[in-house]
Amino acid sequence: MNRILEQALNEGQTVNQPGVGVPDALSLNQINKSFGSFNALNDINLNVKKGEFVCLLGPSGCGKTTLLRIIAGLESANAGQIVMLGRDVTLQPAAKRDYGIVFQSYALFPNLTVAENIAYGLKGRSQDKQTRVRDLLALIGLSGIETKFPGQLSGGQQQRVALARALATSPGLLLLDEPLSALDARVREHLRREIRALQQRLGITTIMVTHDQEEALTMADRIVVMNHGHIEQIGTPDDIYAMPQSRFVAEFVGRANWLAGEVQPHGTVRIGDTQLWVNKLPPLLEGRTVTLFIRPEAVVLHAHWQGGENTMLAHLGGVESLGGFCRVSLIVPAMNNLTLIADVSRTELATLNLQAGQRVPVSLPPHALRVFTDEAQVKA
Ligand SMILES: Nc1ncnc2c1ncn2[C@@H]1O[C@H](COP(=O)(O)OP(=O)(O)OP(=O)(O)O)[C@@H](O)[C@H]1O
Repeated sequence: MNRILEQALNEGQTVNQPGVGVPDALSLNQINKSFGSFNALNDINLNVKKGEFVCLLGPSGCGKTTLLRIIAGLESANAGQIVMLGRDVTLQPAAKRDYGIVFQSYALFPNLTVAENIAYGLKGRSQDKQTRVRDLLALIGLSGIETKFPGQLSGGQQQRVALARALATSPGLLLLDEPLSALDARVREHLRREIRALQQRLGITTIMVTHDQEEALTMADRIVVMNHGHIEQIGTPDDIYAMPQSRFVAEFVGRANWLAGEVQPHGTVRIGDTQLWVNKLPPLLEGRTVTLFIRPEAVVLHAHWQGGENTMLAHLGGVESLGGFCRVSLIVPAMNNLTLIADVSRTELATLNLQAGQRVPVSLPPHALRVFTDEAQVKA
């Protein structure tokens, strides 16, 4: 077994499972940050368990990098407290905080070899450093490149070396600031899996900034969705995708159909001439205008009319091929001619044998419809 993995296991680090019964790896309490009169971060509260992989996800300018830099001590907060493994580090300089960091641009020293880059922050005997560098290179699958210079490596290799350098001192926390965004799509996908597997094997608590929802959904144990300097929602990838708590989250993560309608006395929502049944519709909404939300893959297309709950006829508008699946647009006359999008597999599409303009029975299953009023999702 690789020495670094062995060490992680011997130190009792949690492998594969975020820690239970140990102090949080990181607690952020009421963090606020402004630049002049601009509030970049408002009342940020977050607890990260030991061994967890947390992604800070949000659009450009939402404050995720500022938050990461505050955790790292590269930026100071105007108010709030930062606790790492039970130790208050709010006033500690960066060097006194126990973390390794990888930035978007490789940030390796171009005039130093790979070995010198990785060993940069290491102290001790030169032989021990050499052993450590060899172990780290084995860990990232790049054995034997000690004497190369960064300029001789591909972008993906440089990022792996940057990762090895960040892990060299066995820090308690790994901070990743958009580490994959400068790489091309295939390398990015490959490295996503590699970083996640490595993080799980070492059990190292990791916080990664990204604006890429797919990256967050595939890598994180939990996602923190940020918008305009505040946290919109914290949850597992499944929670964030299936149960977005605000319209912002629902729109930022994944695609959705939004259908405006009016709540009827008997607990349905009317859109045009259609009454839709919705699970968990609170009675106090009666008579109000709401917006229904349904993911494109939850829309069901039928080969033949069978009737049933929330089923109506639509006209096929168009079919867009998106590689592994197809996005179908459907115009629904009984819902004021609104356009629905449905994602279906190629096999399903072939079975349905759809032609342009054809009439297609469509169902919106009640359990897949969520109700929003203005901004927030309605909870029953
Ligand atoms: N040093 C600074 N001085 C003034 N404003 C700043 C400074 N650093 C960041 N900001 C502002 O704070 C806001 C948040 O910036 P931040 O870099 O944290 O966003 P982000 O979510 O990481 O976006 P991106 O993905 O584009 O980097 C932005 O509006 C930015 O212009």
